[in-house]
Amino acid sequence: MNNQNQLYDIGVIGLGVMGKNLALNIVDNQYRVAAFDLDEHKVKDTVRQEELERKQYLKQHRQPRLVGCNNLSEVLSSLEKPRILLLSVPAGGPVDGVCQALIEAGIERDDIVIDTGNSLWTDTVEREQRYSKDFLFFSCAVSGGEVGARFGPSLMPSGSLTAWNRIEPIWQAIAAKVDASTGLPIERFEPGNPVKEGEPCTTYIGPAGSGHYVKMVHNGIEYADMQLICEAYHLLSQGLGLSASEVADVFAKWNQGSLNSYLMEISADVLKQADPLTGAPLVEMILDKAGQKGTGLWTAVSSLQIGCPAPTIAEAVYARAVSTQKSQRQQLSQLLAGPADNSDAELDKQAFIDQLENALYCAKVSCYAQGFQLMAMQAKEQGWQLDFAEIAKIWRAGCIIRATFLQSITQAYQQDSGLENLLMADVFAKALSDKQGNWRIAVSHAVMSGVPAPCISSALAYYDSYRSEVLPASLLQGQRDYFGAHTFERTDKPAGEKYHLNWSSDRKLHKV
Ligand SMILES: NC(=O)C1=CN([C@@H]2O[C@H](COP(=O)(O)OP(=O)(O)OC[C@H]3O[C@@H](n4cnc5c(N)ncnc54)[C@H](OP(=O)(O)O)[C@@H]3O)[C@@H](O)[C@H]2O)C=CC1
Ligand SMILES: O=C(CO)[C@H](O)[C@H](O)COP(=O)(O)O
Repeated sequence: MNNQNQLYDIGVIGLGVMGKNLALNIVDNQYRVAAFDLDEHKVKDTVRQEELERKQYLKQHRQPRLVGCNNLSEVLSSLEKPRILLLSVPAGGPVDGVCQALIEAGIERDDIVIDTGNSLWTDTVEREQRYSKDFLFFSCAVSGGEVGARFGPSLMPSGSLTAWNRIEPIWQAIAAKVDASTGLPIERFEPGNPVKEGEPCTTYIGPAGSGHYVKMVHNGIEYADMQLICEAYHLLSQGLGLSASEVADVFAKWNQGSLNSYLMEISADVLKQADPLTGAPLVEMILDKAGQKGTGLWTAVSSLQIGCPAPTIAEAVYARAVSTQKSQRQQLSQLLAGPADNSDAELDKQAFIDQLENALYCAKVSCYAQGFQLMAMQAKEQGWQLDFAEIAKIWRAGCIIRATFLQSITQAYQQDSGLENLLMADVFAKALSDKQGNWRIAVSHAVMSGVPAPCISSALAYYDSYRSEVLPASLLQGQRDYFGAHTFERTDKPAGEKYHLNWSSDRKLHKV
């Protein structure tokens, strides 16, 4: 397939949902691609798509901008040296499989291999070491799904600065763009006519692994944000009796205000969709068992490992888990009682919809606060200098959690780069203080009507925990000292001084 006379700028390996679209995005930005996938149909499909778009949209451009390759040796011999290779294969074994195969195919030490999949960040750290004698292993987590990859994703690169300096112009060209004055995405979904103006949604994140960590937390927030919207849907449909289409209208209206986000927009669209087979709302025909590929789970595990609370993200992972237990839920729905009467005849529906809008906003701020705090704690542990204003900036467009209020997060970190918790930023402290009453009403309503709302309520518990100067951990420390002599500190003595009470004998206090 390759025309050996031409050398190409970048190799793309893995032409699935993301790889094919990243390749098409790269060629639209004047870089030439050598493409390969284990599945030759995907190679042919990508070549065909490039040809089709070139002929349809770029009438003056006659030369192919992309070549399909039959194997990795062909990819390597098609590329300008030192080479740049972008991997878009499933995380885990396939990444090492391709790296090993590239070594066997003759990759050279100053060639760069960029892993753009959702790899576990610790794997990325190990890979940079493992392949350091063979090539420059670099990572760049990508968010934006199919359309983002095609017309502008959010890109989170990390690793060798030498590699970054070489790929930066390509990354800036293919990334999503934001209008710097408004913080809003500049979007155009036209093959051959990429957005060139605006601020690119990519920034060098830090040393190896940090970009994948940041993307992992992005996905953790994504899980929580999605689940919050699902809980609002549940409260409005099951709790209030609104139809899917009526909930879609509520979401579309919310999307005009402070809840404006890509996830809110697509949720309204999903709820409006009729099932092509039955005509019923499609959402009522989709089986209520959620899938997951692991990044939300990794975020929750990381938060537990470093002791940084991210309960709303963890609850979102549990919510997907409980959704998969369909047969148990079916049995228990017949066995366990709920509230006697949840008909809500007395409820002022519009007032509740407004209260829920406030609750959703507050819960969303709480879950972003959890995600940013988690990144800050991990950065401290790893010695990474993460720039949170820049991270919020590159999430304003291109990625799945893009939302208007990321501009406020950007500004909060620009005003105070050392902000310990987003809840401390004036703009969010004031908004949450003003709206928390409605948040409580929404949670109470969920509890009293028996509609599960684990994320909306855990986000409130997070808010209440952080605004509590005193927590009952004093009793907990007493319990631990009682059964295990684990000692405790006192409120009236210097920090670090440990005490133990002889609970089982004379009950005398000892300084340990
Ligand atoms: N889909 C999304 O919205 C997003 C996905 N990601 C991440 O990006 C990565 C790619 O995802 P996605 O495009 O959805 O996945 P797909 O499964 O659609 O594509 C992966 C492609 O890689 C090919 N492949 C596997 N092993 C090799 C190999 N050794 N050599 C060459 N090609 C190979 C697969 O071929 P075959 O099918 O024949 O095995 C497949 O065509 C994943 O890590 C994913 O988590 C990141 C952000 C968003
Ligand atoms: O990274 C992504 C978006 O940012 C992918 O879409 C990812 O697959 C979503 O995770 P999951 O499949 O677990 O819902």
